[in-house]
This record gives sequence, C-alpha cells and structure tokens, in this order.
Amino acid sequence: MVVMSKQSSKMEQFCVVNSSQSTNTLIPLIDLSQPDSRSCLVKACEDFGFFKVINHGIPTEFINKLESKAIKFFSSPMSEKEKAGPPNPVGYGNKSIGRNGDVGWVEYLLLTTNSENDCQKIASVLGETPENFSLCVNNYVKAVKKMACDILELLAEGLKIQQKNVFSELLMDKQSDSVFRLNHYPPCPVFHGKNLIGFGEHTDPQIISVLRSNNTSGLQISLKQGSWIPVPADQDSFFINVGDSLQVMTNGRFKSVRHRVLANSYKSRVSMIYFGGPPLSEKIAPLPSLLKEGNNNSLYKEFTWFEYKISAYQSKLADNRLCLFEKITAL
Ligand SMILES: C=C1C[C@]23C[C@@]1(O)CC[C@H]2[C@@]12CC[C@H](O)[C@@](C)(C(=O)O1)[C@H]2[C@@H]3C(=O)O
Ligand SMILES: O=C(O)CCC(=O)C(=O)O
Ligand SMILES: [Fe+2]
Repeated sequence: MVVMSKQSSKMEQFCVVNSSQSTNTLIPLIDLSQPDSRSCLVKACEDFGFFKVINHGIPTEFINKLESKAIKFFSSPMSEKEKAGPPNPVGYGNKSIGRNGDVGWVEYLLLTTNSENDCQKIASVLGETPENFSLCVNNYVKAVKKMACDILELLAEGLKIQQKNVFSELLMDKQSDSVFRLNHYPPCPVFHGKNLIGFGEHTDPQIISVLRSNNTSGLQISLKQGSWIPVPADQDSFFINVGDSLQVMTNGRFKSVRHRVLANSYKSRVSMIYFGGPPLSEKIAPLPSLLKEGNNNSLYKEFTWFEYKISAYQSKLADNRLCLFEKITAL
C-alpha cells in the first residue's frame, strides 16, 4: 500500500481520530510463571477483558520465522499479493474489512487454522512450497493455541468451575472454528492533526484472541467509560482479548474488550492474531455453575456459534453484535 500524493481526496474514505488522549491507566500484566496468576487473570478479564502476558514460553524462533514471511509477503508487488485474494473466506485483503463496507489503513492475510489448502496461493507469492509455509503457520498457531488453552484452564479454575477444560476443549476440538490473521499497517502521516484508523473499533466474536505485534504501537483498548487507552507495543509479549463468546459463557462476568488500531505515522505495524473459536455446532450460553440457583439471571439467549457467526459477519465492525442475543429483562 502506498501513500498517494493526492492525499486529501484519497483519504476521505478513511476514518480519522484524535490520538492525543493521555491516560495513566495501566494494562494488566500477567506473568504466567507465577503461581498467583489465576486470580490476576480473572481480575483482568473482569476489569478490562484484556491483558499482557509475559513468560509465555512461545519459542522466539516460531515468531520470527512467521513474521519474516509476513514481511516478505506484504513487501511483494500489489499485483502479486492480489493473486492471493480476495479474503473470501481466506486469503489476502487490502483496506476493505469484512463484507459490509468497513475500511481501514491495513492489508492482511486471513487463514483458517485447520486447512492446508489456504496456503497455496500465499506460498506461491512467497516462492516457496505450501508445505513450507503451512508448517511455519502451524508451528506458531499450535504454540499460541496451547498458551490460550492454558490461560482458559486457569480462568476456569479461578472461576471455581469444576470442569477445568470447559473453555479450552472448544479450542482443542478438531472442528474448532478458529481463525488466524496477519495484519500489516503501513506508516501513514498524521492527516490534519489526526491519525488514520488502521482497524476500526470492534470486539472479537470468538472466545479468546492472542495477539502479538512487532514493536510499533497503534493498538488501543476502550475502557467501560468509553475512553481509549493506548497499549504500548512489546514484541516479546502477547496480548489477550476476551471475545464475545467468553463474555456470554461467563454471563457477562468477563468483558469482551472493544479495541482498535491507529496507523503509526512513521513505522509499519505487523501483527499476528489467533482467534480461538468453538466448533460451529457448539451451543454458547452462560455456564450453569456461574448462574444463581434457578438459572433466572442469565443475560443471554442460547445460540450456536454458527448462528452467532452468521449474524456477526452480517454486522459492521463497530456494531454491538451481542445485543441481538441479550435477554430482555423487565425493568
Ligand atoms: C466487519 C467485519 C469484519 C469481521 C467480520 C465482520 O462482519 C464483523 C467482525 C469482524 C471480525 C473481528 C475479529 C477478527 O479480525 C475477524 C476475522 C472476525 O472473526 O470478526 C473479523 C472479521 C473479518 O475481518 O472478516
Ligand atoms: O492488528 C492488530 O493489532 C489488531 C487487529 C484486530 O483487532 C483484529 O484483527 O481483530
Ligand atoms: Fe480484534
């Protein structure tokens, strides 16, 4: 993606925001090697739906290998990259996000996590075999999925749920409908004192998302009061988002975090995100052990992940997708 010389007319389709807000709020930091991480994890999911993880044990080699392939792919000529598109449902996408008119200052690759065929066109742009590229993706995805499952098990224990794999088994299932995404945000100069939106505000529909980026900032999370907190970049750590489905399963105790990415004025941002989702047929509803006796305080109707996914993919990025599945409570 190249910044056009006739910037003002070309940029009008993109959203811009003031990025000058400053806040002292600190992002929860979880050290997975510490024995008290369980309670810290629960608190972070309740208060923010977002946290940073250190001592995660993901081999640096897997991260670096995949990141260099992503950089190589995104540095290829546009005519080559477009051969791996459109992202329907997997492949290369540029500026257009989803199918409902959202745009951002981003180009990306979308992949499912259980199909090798996805990789053929991407591998051909990279000039390598599909096996080679998919091994690189699989090594990385397998490691972050394991970390996501460990975190979900600690969370289940922290919530005093008897079956500690109640969340993680959904990601471990062979039919798990998980997605993997590589995003590239080219640098973009500040436009009339405002930053361009790289990826507009949204919540992730799945259970949990595991994000790793290079050292370029841009990610922001929204607090309950609506203010935005910049998340300082840290290429050695991982960032975890609670997704809509985990909010439902915990009956709203954990918050699905609203987040967005602003384009950086000087540097490219490259991020890789694993979205851990359940099998399509899985019923999503508040866990009975998290409801009061009589189960009459459930905030959500039961739905399958398939139903939610169809509905989510018909929505715009910023929409509140869960409100369609909330129970109407008497005043
Ligand atoms: C506008 C959209 C893009 C999205 C599908 C949707 O209709 C609404 C949810 C979006 C999102 C956000 C998290 C992930 O990046 C993503 C892959 C997902 O599962 O839901 C994207 C979808 C997308 O980019 O296709
Ligand atoms: O690229 C990023 O840092 C975050 C992108 C994101 O939120 C998404 O792809 O859902
Ligand atoms: Fe997201």
